[in-house]
Amino acid sequence: MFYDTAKIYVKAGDGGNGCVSFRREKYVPNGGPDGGDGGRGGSVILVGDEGLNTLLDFRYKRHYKAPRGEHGKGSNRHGKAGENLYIRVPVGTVVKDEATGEILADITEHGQEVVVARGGRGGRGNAHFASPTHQAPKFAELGEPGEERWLLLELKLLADVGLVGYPNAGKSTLISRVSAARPKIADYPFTTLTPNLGVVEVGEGQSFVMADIPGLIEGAHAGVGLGHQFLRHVERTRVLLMVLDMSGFEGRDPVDDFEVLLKELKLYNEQLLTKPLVIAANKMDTANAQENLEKLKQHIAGKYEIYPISALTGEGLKPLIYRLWEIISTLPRESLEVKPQKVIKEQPEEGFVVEKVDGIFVVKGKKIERLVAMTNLDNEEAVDRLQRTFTRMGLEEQLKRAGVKPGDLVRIGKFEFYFVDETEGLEEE
Ligand SMILES: Nc1nc2c(ncn2[C@@H]2O[C@H](COP(=O)(O)OP(=O)(O)OP(=O)(O)O)[C@@H](O)[C@H]2O)c(=O)[nH]1
Ligand SMILES: [Mg+2]
Repeated sequence: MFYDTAKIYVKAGDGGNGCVSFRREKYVPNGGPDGGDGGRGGSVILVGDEGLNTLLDFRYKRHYKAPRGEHGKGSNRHGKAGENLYIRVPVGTVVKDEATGEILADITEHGQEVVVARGGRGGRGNAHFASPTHQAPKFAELGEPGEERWLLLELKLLADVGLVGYPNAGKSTLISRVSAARPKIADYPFTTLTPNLGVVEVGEGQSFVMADIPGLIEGAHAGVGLGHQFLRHVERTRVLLMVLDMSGFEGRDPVDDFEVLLKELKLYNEQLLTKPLVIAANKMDTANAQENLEKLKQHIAGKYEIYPISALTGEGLKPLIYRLWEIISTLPRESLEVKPQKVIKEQPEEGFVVEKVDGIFVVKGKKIERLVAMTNLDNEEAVDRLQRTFTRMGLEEQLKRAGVKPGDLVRIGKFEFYFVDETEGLEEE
């Protein structure tokens, strides 16, 4: 299994504020309230995309913010909603809340959508708060703040066959020949910087996954040329296919290459050598290839299977692929299992809890916190209404049960107040 990870910050748009406004008409002195509602903020949504296979893009862009909703306006005009922000992630991405480590979602399908930060609700305009006894409310709700969080994205990629070889040996050319993968191919070393996966069709619905891994060089086990990261990928594959360049260009010698690669694998993790290893003698279309192949065969002396191929012309690829498939089919399958899907957990809306933290009574609950966040605390009428809603929700009783005394500090979201016991006050009079 391959792991690719990224940490990103997502922030949904805040809801627009509700508007305080009164109708103005000629000859009508006191028009009724007509403040419109604010629009909902945009949400941040992850979308599975099978066309992607790394999380590399997230190394460069880490902050994702959806736009806020527009504020409400007079004449009952509502603010426009903020647009949702869609972020495409590879299929196979596990999404965790960075703060809690909790799995929020497992994206297993193309087109699957997961809301990772919900846009804030728009605040209601003052038109909503008119009643027979209160005909001219001079307050409106604020927009609810959009959710925000840090996410940990983890991509698990499964590969049956891992290609190991020197840079420029023709690994990417090979995978592009036998699968639909289209990695960059070029006549210079270190063309490939992240693994590419390709599905190799063997026949009748049978296939296996091949991983093109960046080239390894001497010292890779100690981290030379990003070696560690690449070898970590090799650890997760079930079969190794060593690609050797038989052309002998630039003074390369396939026998030396073979020895160095074997040594690097061994120095990094001896266990790697317990995996089945097959050799692809590549570039057999070049002038000195045949001669080099003979030398290599003598050196290997039957210890490993050698398949002469040309990734460029396609020569010899069929028997190699068939043989790899044969080996894979004999290996146990459990290493290919993906853990079961988990679904995003919704916090309960209703209800709240009271916790005593450092002498302060902290009230926690989605609904009650939202209520406070959407109240304009500078507005007396709005605060009055908030207090009535608290009473309806049974906040006072619950605070008392938690042991609150008059004068104690109570906190709900960003709102703090000193507790006053109204009923007791009355008795004393
Ligand atoms: N003549 C010949 N050239 C080949 C063959 N296979 C690959 N090449 C060439 O070798 C060069 C390197 O090929 P790549 O596939 O990019 O090599 P790579 O192993 O992926 O290289 P890195 O990504 O740098 O590790 C390119 O110019 C290819 O066209 C082959 O079978 N014959
Ligand atoms: Mg390459």
